[in-house]
Amino acid sequence: MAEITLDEAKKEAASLRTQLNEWADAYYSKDAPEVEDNVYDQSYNRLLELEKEFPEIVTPDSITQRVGGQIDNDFTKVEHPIPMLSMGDVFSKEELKEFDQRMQKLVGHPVEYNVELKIDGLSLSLEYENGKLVRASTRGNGYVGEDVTANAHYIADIPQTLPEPLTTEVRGECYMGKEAFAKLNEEREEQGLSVFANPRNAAAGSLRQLDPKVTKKRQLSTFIYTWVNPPEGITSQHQAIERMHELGFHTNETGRKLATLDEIFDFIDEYTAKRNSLTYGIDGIVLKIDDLNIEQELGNTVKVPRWEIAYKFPPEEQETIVRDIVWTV
Ligand SMILES: NC(=O)c1cc2c(=O)c3cc(F)ccc3oc2nc1N
Repeated sequence: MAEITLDEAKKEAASLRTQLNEWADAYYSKDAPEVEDNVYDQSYNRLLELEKEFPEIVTPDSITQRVGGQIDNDFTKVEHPIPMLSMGDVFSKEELKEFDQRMQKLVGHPVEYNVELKIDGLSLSLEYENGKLVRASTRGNGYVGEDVTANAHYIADIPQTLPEPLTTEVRGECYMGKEAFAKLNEEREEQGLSVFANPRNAAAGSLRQLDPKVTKKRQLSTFIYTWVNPPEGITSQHQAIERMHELGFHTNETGRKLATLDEIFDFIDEYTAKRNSLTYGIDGIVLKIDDLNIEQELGNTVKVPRWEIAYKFPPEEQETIVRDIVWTV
């Protein structure tokens, strides 16, 4: 940590706490997250760092002192022994090139990636015992999430039992399709209720419901993309997704194993063009080193896996318009 005085640490911690409380309140109480998970995580980890360096600045009401590190809400807490991390983001093909060069340097040879659409939803963990769904939980702060098992029983594409008696955990994105989102907001408007700003907030508000009957009325879906403890013989991300599909999980079939940046850039251009015609929201493309053994070797930083990166599309409306205006001028 760069040398700072106790006084500076106190000031920075106080402003971090205010900001984190506001973000957590928006996320937990209003289902209207104001920032991406990893922006929240960066501030949260910075506060942890300051409090570790200067224990005397810890206050009892600091968000780091709360169970699960977040605003306490009514859900049962679920520990994630394997943390549900967020992903590092890049915003240009140039940065993707740098990521690829970094990977090649780390691994010592060119690597193949599994390239996937980045679904704009919220992370969901599904745990099975002997092939039965025993727990579903949200990401929370990555280390402690919320138990939403009762609600997961009402998400149609989640297999309640597997064709094999597996004891396993998979993770994916819970999302609401664009059509279901439009219908829900229409109904809410007719009932004089507030409408959701976007499908992601609608999915969060529908999954993180204390009353499962509310979730039942909402059309939630999932795309499963991670096998936390894949069985022997599954050594590639692409293969893991195919096998999870065979087991009945809803996976996104657009994923492709690509070896060169040119192919990856073509994939990005293809789905930038197709984005509006998809029946669900995406906010980018995810590149993952396909070889799961290399993923294991590279591991994670405190916040994000080293072996994957999310390329984010520019925000749909304002960014494009601004860009056009600039170019027109
Ligand atoms: N939104 C997504 O469509 C999507 C998200 C993630 C993650 O958040 C994610 C987080 C991890 F720590 C590890 C792998 C991941 O893979 C992922 N893959 C995806 N396709």
